[in-house]
Amino acid sequence: MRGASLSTPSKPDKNMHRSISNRPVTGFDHTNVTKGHENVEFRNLPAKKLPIACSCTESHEKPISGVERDPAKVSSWGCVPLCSPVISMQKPAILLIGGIDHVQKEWKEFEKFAELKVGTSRADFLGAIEKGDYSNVVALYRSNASTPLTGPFDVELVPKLPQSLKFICHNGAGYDNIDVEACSSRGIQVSHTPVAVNSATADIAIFLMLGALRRIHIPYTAIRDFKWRGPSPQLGHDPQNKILGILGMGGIGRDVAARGRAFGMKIQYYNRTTLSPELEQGAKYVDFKELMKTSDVLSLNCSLTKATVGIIGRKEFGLMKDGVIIINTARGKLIDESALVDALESGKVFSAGLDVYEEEPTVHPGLLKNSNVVLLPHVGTSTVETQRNMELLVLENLEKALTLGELITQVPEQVNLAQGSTSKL
Ligand SMILES: NC(=O)c1ccc[n+]([C@@H]2O[C@H](COP(=O)([O-])OP(=O)(O)OC[C@H]3O[C@@H](n4cnc5c(N)ncnc54)[C@H](O)[C@@H]3O)[C@@H](O)[C@H]2O)c1
Repeated sequence: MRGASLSTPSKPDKNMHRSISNRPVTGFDHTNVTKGHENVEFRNLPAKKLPIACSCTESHEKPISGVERDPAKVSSWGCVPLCSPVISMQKPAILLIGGIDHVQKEWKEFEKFAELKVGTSRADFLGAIEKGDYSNVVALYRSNASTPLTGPFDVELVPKLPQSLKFICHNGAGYDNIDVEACSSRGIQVSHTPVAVNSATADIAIFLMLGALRRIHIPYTAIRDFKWRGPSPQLGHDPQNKILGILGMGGIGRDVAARGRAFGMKIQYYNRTTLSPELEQGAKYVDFKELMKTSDVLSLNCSLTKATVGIIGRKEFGLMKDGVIIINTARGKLIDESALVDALESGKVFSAGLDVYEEEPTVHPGLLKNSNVVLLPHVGTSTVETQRNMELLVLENLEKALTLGELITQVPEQVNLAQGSTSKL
């Protein structure tokens, strides 16, 4: 169903590239019997497009004998009669919160096997849940852009989500507005949209880096004010031979590294774990302190978690080289913004390039008035191609959730939980 292919999905699945309507859904013609269903008699069903979303967290490998499977009525599906009698007689629904801009046609295809519902503000949303309007919702499409509607999916909201809900398919690589721990304890699986965002966000990081190296804000705005280069134009710096330090060498971090290399930069990084030489591509792993002390340009590319909130504060600025350049395309809350403003004012930080802020859409006045800062209003993924790819990836996750009871790009915390491991990239 994908129009333009992504580079490397974290869990590649060739089937997901076919249209929903063209996809040969095989129903329950699998082979293994899953835990809890050992005593159930199974039989193979003819290949038909049938929803198999189920309210339990098992992956269902075989059909259940005797369960009515009329796709027109969809009066029962999967092992729902066994696992959740409450919702067994309802057609499953997908709830959309916020808009879909680029893949409306593909979204409409879901109508063939699920009811499509639309969510609204937090108060209305909670009211609708309480009234039972969403009692057949098994999967939900939300986005960073829809957070202002319902607010974050935090510890207050997650326990109130419909009991039937098993999948949250989130549009956004960052999912700090979803409490994954709360979702996991409710048995809700969460996906996000990594990979699809890499190139566009890395491009913006480089745009900001070049702008910050050149302190481009003054001439960039002066020419439109008919002031040519503006007052006292200052010389900038070349990227060549500078040390680019990357904090968080995930998908975007690695794409920033690749671009930095093309500018003749030396790449070093700090990450939760050391990467394989294949992923490092010659980048040097250093510890956090070393990264702070030796980078000429520091690019923030790590996810925002409890461990990374305020990871760059006064102490860290104190460790850095004089004249360091800070680039942040990850999340504003990684930096103590007032410490950054002070470091810029003192000259400790030569310049900064920012796409994200502590309290979006509010921008610290000290950043707004500082002409050594290049500011963008969180536009890292704002390209037609990337937005479309992100929306498609959410639909592909929904499709896999509804047809196989799994996600393609499940958030790493849950993948590790499932694998009984705590290691993370
Ligand atoms: N500006 C934008 O429009 C935009 C667009 C996409 C993503 N983002 C942000 O960029 C972030 C990175 O995206 P990604 O797709 O590369 O994610 P990713 O999951 O591929 O990479 C995140 C990296 O951060 C590392 N990390 C996490 N905690 C760490 C810690 N305590 N110390 C060191 N490293 C740590 C992880 O190990 C991982 O390698 C996202 O979380 C998102 O918030 C912003």
